[in-house]
Amino acid sequence: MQRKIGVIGGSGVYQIEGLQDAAWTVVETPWGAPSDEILTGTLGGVPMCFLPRHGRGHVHLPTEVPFRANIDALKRLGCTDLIAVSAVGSLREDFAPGDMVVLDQFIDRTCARPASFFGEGCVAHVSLADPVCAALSEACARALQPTGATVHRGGTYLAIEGPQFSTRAESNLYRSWGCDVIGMTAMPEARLAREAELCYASVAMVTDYDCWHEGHGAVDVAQVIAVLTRNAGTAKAMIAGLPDLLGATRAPCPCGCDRALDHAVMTAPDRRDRATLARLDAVAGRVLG
Ligand SMILES: CSC[C@H]1O[C@H](OP(=O)(O)O)[C@H](O)[C@@H]1O
Ligand SMILES: Nc1ncnc2[nH]cnc12
Repeated sequence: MQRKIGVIGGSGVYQIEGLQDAAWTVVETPWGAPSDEILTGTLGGVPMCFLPRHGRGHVHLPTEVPFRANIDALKRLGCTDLIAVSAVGSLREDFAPGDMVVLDQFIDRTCARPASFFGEGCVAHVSLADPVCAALSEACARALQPTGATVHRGGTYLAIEGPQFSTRAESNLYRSWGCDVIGMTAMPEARLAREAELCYASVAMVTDYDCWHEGHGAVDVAQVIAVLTRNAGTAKAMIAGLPDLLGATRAPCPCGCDRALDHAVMTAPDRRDRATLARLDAVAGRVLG
């Protein structure tokens, strides 16, 4: 099967360079417009799509990011693998600003975002026990090696609604839960990627120590931007390394990401809502027909 890599850029990552035949493309979805046009092209012989999560110029709050439209649009364009890049605060001493974390777990404290493609006459329950694709995450970790950044393989991301940063009491609470980093966007993105049967990896750059660390001031945007600017090349170098590591074709996902809906749909075929089925054409057409 042909591979197409989708990249979702986070804070500080609003475009990628080096795509052949690059073109910003408007994509419509049943869930509305994605965060922005999508940059399509080819990198190292592999088709690639890039979408800036907050839009070019950073115009969407985390709460306002149209997560369903973003995932639908990337799937609709034929993406098979999604790499999401994010800026995060560190909740532990040994994850320092500039470090990269290849995430493997999430705790979701968001509360104001549609978190599923399903509902309204078509019920499905996918597994999120292992919310990222282990094979794609491994490729990201390997693609980061030549950058020289410190790379942590595995980490738990606490997703807050924002847009305000956390209180000190919250920050300490999340530390006591064993969370490693904090951000505002990995959820419901990871949930929706799983429902759409996409391999999803989430790579975070540590930009600050949130507000728990006595030796560091409370996080502010200036601090986040300064770290992102200093390390702007790291995420871009990782993306540039992925085509060689992944290749232009792919076999069925060893983790089963591409078959996540095989046993997930509960609603009897004759009870499924037609309009809902039409909306689900791109993300779940494989199982809904
Ligand atoms: C600019 S600091 C807060 C902002 O940065 C992170 O964005 P992203 O995850 O898209 O890189 C965080 O989640 C907030 O949206
Ligand atoms: N400390 C923090 N909290 C939430 N989101 C962030 N993004 C970057 N740093 C963050």
